[in-house]
Amino acid sequence: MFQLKDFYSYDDCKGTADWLMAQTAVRPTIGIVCGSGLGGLADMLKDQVVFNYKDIPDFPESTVHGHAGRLVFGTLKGRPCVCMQGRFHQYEGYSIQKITLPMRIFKLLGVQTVILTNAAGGLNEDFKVGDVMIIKDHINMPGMVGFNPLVGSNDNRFGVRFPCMSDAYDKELRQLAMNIAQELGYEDFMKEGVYCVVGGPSFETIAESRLVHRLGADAVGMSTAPEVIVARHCGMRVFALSLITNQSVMDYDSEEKANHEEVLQTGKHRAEQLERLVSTMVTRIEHNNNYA
Ligand SMILES: O=P(O)(O)O[C@H]1O[C@H](CO)[C@@H](O)[C@H]1O
Ligand SMILES: Nc1nc2[nH]cnc2c(=O)[nH]1
Repeated sequence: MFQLKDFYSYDDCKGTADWLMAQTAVRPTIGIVCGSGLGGLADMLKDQVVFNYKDIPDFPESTVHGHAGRLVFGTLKGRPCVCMQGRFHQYEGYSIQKITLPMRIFKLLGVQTVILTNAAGGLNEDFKVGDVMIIKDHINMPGMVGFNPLVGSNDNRFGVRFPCMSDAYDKELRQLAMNIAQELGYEDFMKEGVYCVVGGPSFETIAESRLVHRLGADAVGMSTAPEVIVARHCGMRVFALSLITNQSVMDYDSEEKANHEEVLQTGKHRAEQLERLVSTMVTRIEHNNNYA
């Protein structure tokens, strides 16, 4: 199942992007990544052209329940988009370069803004299951010990050797999301905070949850940060949000046990609101044309 090739050159990425562009007339400027159980976002696209990951050159396959494994091109309220209905994680056995490959393909397709969603455990005591956290920053635990997707030779056609990450999560897009959430009456469950990525696939021990909380994280998951790093490296704007699907266990008396079924279930409950939030954002990005 695991592919041997772990590094993808500019020409490899271009080959895949050209292959896709030869089969669809859609030229997306917005790319969307759907987290666990949040693939319904892709169903909102009109005039779809769909590729199964297994048919796309160099693409890994989705192996996680709740990640359909389809790349969907289409329009969202008239705006050309491409949507990953399912993402890749390192714990699936793929290299960090492989799980982030789609970001470079997005770039070569013409994407300017990436919107990522994920499911995450809530660490902040003020967060409830079903809250939506706009990500303002991340802690990349694997990255801090060398598992950064940009490790390896740098191709300047993608970006600089040492990209800045203090502005990774676009301020204007975060404000736009907050404004839209207010208009839609979502204030009660909209939050903002710091996302911490860990390797997984085991959920956190109590001590680990306490640790990452003390380090400054409000939510914890197993994705997103590597994709964000690669997207920012190649100059795309990034907006990301976490659906708090479960409360991280931080108390030795708690009877709660994190599990993937609960994660998917919470996704179902909030799906409609998340879809409305993201689709309205897509429309406003178009109206403002506020690209970097
Ligand atoms: O981050 P996404 O892909 O939403 O998935 C999250 O949910 C899964 C665990 O239930 C893990 O893969 C975690 O990262
Ligand atoms: N690491 C991690 N990932 C998640 N994804 C959804 N919930 C969680 C969680 O509690 N921990």
